[in-house]
Amino acid sequence: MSEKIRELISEEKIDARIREVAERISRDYAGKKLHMICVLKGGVFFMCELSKRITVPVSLDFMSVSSYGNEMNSSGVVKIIKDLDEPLEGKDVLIVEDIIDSGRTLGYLMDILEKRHPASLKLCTLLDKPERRVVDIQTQYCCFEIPDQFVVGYGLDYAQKYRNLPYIGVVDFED
Ligand SMILES: O=P(O)(O)OC[C@H]1O[C@H](OP(=O)(O)OP(=O)(O)O)[C@H](O)[C@@H]1O
Ligand SMILES: Nc1nc2[nH]cnc2c(=O)[nH]1
Repeated sequence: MSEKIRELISEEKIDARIREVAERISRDYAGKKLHMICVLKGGVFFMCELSKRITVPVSLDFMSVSSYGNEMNSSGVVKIIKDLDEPLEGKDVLIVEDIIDSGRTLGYLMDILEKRHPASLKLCTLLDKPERRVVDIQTQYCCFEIPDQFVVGYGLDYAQKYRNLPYIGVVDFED
């Protein structure tokens, strides 16, 4: 089976929307420092673009958790591949994700990060697929809601391919 990628959200639209969300975050955190946590690998493109446009002082940390492997459905088993380097106690923390689908990954992550006593813990996602939700997740900042389709690009992969596409595309499978 081979696959074709059909554009869903253009590079220009993503760029414009990230600027808007970064302005909102900068206003909301005015006078504070923001500790941004990128969920690898998918969140890394979004984290770079978003953080460059935030005007309050920012520190960055990275975490890798995996529930998908090379599959297109969440296994429900979330594994920590790489933990954070820094403690979260007393910090205003913003988790940066590429996509919320079932919500299992974020549900697990929010639970363990809350226990590290941040001053605040919020979530920013590039994409949200609300139709797929199994675990209830409160998202404070979302760039785009999308329908229930498997997407790639801007950090998102299919079997580790397509992460470097500058736009978001839907995968169409062909025989
Ligand atoms: O809401 P969920 O159904 O849990 O799905 C969302 C998660 O799936 C993807 O991660 P993946 O495990 O594919 O890792 P990757 O970012 O390294 O590709 C994505 O980056 C989210 O972390
Ligand atoms: N690449 C990719 N990873 C996901 N993880 C959860 N949903 C998706 C999706 O639509 N695409």
